[in-house]
Amino acid sequence: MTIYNIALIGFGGVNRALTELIAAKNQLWERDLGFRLNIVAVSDLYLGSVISPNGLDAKTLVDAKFEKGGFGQLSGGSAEADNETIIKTAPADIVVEATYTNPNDGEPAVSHCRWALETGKHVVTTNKGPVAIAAPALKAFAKTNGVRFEYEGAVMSGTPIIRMAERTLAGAELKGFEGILNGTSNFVLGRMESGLDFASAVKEAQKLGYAEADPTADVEGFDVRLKVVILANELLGANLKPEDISCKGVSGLSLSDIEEAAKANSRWKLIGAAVRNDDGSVTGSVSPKRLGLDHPLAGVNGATNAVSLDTELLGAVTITGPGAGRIETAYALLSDIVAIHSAGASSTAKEAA
Ligand SMILES: NC(=O)C1=CN([C@@H]2O[C@H](COP(=O)(O)OP(=O)(O)OC[C@H]3O[C@@H](n4cnc5c(N)ncnc54)[C@H](OP(=O)(O)O)[C@@H]3O)[C@@H](O)[C@H]2O)C=CC1
Ligand SMILES: N[C@@H](CCO)C(=O)O
Repeated sequence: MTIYNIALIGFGGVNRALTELIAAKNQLWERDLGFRLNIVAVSDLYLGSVISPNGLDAKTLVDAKFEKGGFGQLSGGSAEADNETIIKTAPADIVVEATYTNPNDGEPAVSHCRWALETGKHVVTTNKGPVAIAAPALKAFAKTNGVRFEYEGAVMSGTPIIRMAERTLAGAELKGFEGILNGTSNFVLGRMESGLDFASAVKEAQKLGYAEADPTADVEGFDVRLKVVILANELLGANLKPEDISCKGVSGLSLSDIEEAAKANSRWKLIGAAVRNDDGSVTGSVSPKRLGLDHPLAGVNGATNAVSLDTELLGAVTITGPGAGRIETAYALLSDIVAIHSAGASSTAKEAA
């Protein structure tokens, strides 16, 4: 049985949910997946940082009501989030990056990933910034250092769009895709259809753990833009940057726009799309679209996401599933660790007696 030592960078909704899963399911994973997870370090802007080479008790971490700088009271702890020291020196096999997504330059998460990969640690992340903005460089660091950079949760949370498209649909010849790629905006549009005002609907999405730290990224389309870049570069072999993608969000839609659409048997949806052009280039876009009720994406509700992949050999293949949520996204991290384990990239993990 393998034990993976992990370091958590950021201890908000997603990494707390992963910690909850570790507390509840380590034994099950040991039996069914062949490994268990041991948290040897945590760093968080609000709580501080801690290294514990023997491991921190997951249930205690979740249950304790730490105040600001609270990790400073723990053995091996500090009231400051010393990410660089934690990432470079903690005895971790895997660094789990779940700090906030910076849609502009991806920092500080790009540096977090780089420090981990350079020091021979695998990285799993749900953070869209480093993947959209620095994936080629980070993949190169991973290769040079014989470790892996995994990021299934960066698009569609725990729903396996990236691995599904890359592995199971290999050879189907993808030509483009269109989809609902932001749980918050889709949830907000649905709540507005029930008559709730925009600001209250955004607050609900924040409470449910769907929204970004700054929900402007959700409602202005910046989050979808990152996801279009990730899917286009990963699946269509493009080399797009966020600024290459035209981008409009849902913040301009009023309750009367929503009502008018309903009267015309249609619904507003925020659509992210990319298509390969005849000359081989790839064009991406993000904008609200009024879809007729018979459109395959019109019935996608709440924080659910869906992507329709346009393939040469199969026609349209649509993947639907959770697009946001704490536990759902923590599952994406687990699926990345399963991928690392399955690839046999476990040379740094300890074999338990
Ligand atoms: N929630 C979801 O449904 C999904 C989230 N994601 C992505 O996963 C990541 C985590 O999401 P989530 O947990 O919901 O976000 P949260 O905002 O709940 O958590 C992020 C945590 O990281 C901390 N943090 C921010 N900057 C730093 C830093 N420089 N060093 C250390 N800690 C830092 C924050 O502290 P503080 O609060 O003090 O700033 C917070 O505790 C984000 O990048 C998000 O975009 C991806 C898919 C789905
Ligand atoms: N804020 C994002 C999280 C998932 O990336 C959303 O609502 O879709």
